Amino acid sequence: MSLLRAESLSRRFGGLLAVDGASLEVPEGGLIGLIGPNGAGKTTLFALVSGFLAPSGGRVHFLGEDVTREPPHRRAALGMARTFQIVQPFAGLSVRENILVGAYLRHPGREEAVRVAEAVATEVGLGPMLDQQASALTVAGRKRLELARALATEPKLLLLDEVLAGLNPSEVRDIIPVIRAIRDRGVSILMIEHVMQAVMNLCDHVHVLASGRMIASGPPREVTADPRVIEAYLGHGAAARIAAQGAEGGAHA
Ligand SMILES: Nc1ncnc2c1ncn2[C@@H]1O[C@H](COP(=O)(O)OP(=O)(O)OP(=O)(O)O)[C@@H](O)[C@H]1O
Repeated sequence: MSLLRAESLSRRFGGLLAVDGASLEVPEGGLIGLIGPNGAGKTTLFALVSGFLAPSGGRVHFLGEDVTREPPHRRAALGMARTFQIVQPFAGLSVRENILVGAYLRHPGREEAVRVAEAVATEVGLGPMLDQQASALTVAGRKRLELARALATEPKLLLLDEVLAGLNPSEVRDIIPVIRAIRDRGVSILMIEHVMQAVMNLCDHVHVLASGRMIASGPPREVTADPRVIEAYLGHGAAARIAAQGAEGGAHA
């Protein structure tokens, strides 16, 4: 069964159609990528799915329920959590207290909420930093904290908005198994990602958005070889140029 089904979503900002009839599905247990060039509409699509923006058209179904008009907190209560591209922890609070904010959604009692927050911190590798001020974390630490705050709400679906942006290659390598393990324990994931190494390594299926429209969808290796996708990233004629260079290279070999 599809956990999430977004149908023909659109969002207009004045004269700009930022998302234009985009559809996607996340099956239960899926780890699905959403890629596309800068300004393609990926973050806007996430905001439509999670309820932070109202669509100009289209519908969102979650767990078989039409949630198109539901506010973000209702979607969170149903089991949808998102991270933000620009990470903004409560800087004056400790790592534990930041994660607790998420844990209180399902555990109003402090003792149980602390237990959940600490388990989540361990899962994302922040166990030793629980007493630190969030403001003292490195960029990689803040990214993990963002992940932990969303996980503490015990979601069925996790929406990750560029959780790897700003990390160096070794930090990316370290966090990939953490994301895979979250999926392996039953949390379905939809991730916006520019780091192709992560997309290729993690995702079962990838959707490609360009100028607000879904232009391709399929397994990562197929999608990244699709001429429409190459053109969307590198410009008109790029797919033909790359193919010609490949043939030339082959002739010289
Ligand atoms: N609140 C807004 N008001 C007006 N225009 C907006 C607003 N939010 C986004 N846009 C525009 O909508 C388009 C899509 O933006 P969006 O941030 O969704 O793209 P993106 O694919 O997430 O880009 P990136 O990969 O650079 O984060 C852009 O042209 C952007 O300038």
